[in-house]
Amino acid sequence: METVTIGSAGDGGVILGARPEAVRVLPSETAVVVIDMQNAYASPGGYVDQAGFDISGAAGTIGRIATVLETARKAGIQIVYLQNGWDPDYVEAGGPGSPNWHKSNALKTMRARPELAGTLLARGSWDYALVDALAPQPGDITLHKTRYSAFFNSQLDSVLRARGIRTIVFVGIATNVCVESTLRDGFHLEYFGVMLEDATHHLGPPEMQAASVYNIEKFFGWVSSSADFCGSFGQLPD
Ligand SMILES: C/C(=C/NC(N)=O)C(=O)O
Repeated sequence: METVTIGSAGDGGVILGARPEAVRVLPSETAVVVIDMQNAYASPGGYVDQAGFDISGAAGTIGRIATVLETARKAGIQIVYLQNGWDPDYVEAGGPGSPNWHKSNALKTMRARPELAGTLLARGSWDYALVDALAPQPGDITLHKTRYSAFFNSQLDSVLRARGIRTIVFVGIATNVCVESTLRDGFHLEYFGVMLEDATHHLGPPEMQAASVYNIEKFFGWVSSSADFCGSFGQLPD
């Protein structure tokens, strides 16, 4: 199978099985970006559950992400967590002049159910917090974001660029919203994006996961799995 060599990997680096081609990467030029593994998106009673989406697959996703992060830390790969949301007064969410105000299902749910006002995706709330099983460890970086793409109005690009990162390995929720939005923006910023498909979870019908996988494999990046990631990077000496 063809292999795409990324950044300074040359003949060295680690080969990660992926579609449509394997990729050869240097751990020092690779980051795992964890998208929005907050109670809002992955816990019963969180925002997307309250908004009526099926999150029954999220528990398995959390477990596979935990395994990926353990392998990444041992391999010396930088981990960057994103947390999605806004200040408790929702100024960062934008008012009626912002499409986000009209499209955000969190804001719509709170408008429809005023008893939830101030509870969904507000910094400092349980909903905004990362799930306990994926608590950041020393050396990990945690960043805030206010829109679907983690590159928009955030520090993500400068944090990655300053560390010489060329390849972003994506895990998190939701495949078809924030993961895909961020991977697409990363493509336009010259990052090589690899999504671990079984360490992500979609919102909406299963076809949404398939559509994102197709888009990424065909147009924007590469698709791999948690087993391939752990198999390749778990071989490195501690
Ligand atoms: C729908 C939605 C998705 N977020 C994400 N993390 O993919 C939202 O934030 O409202």
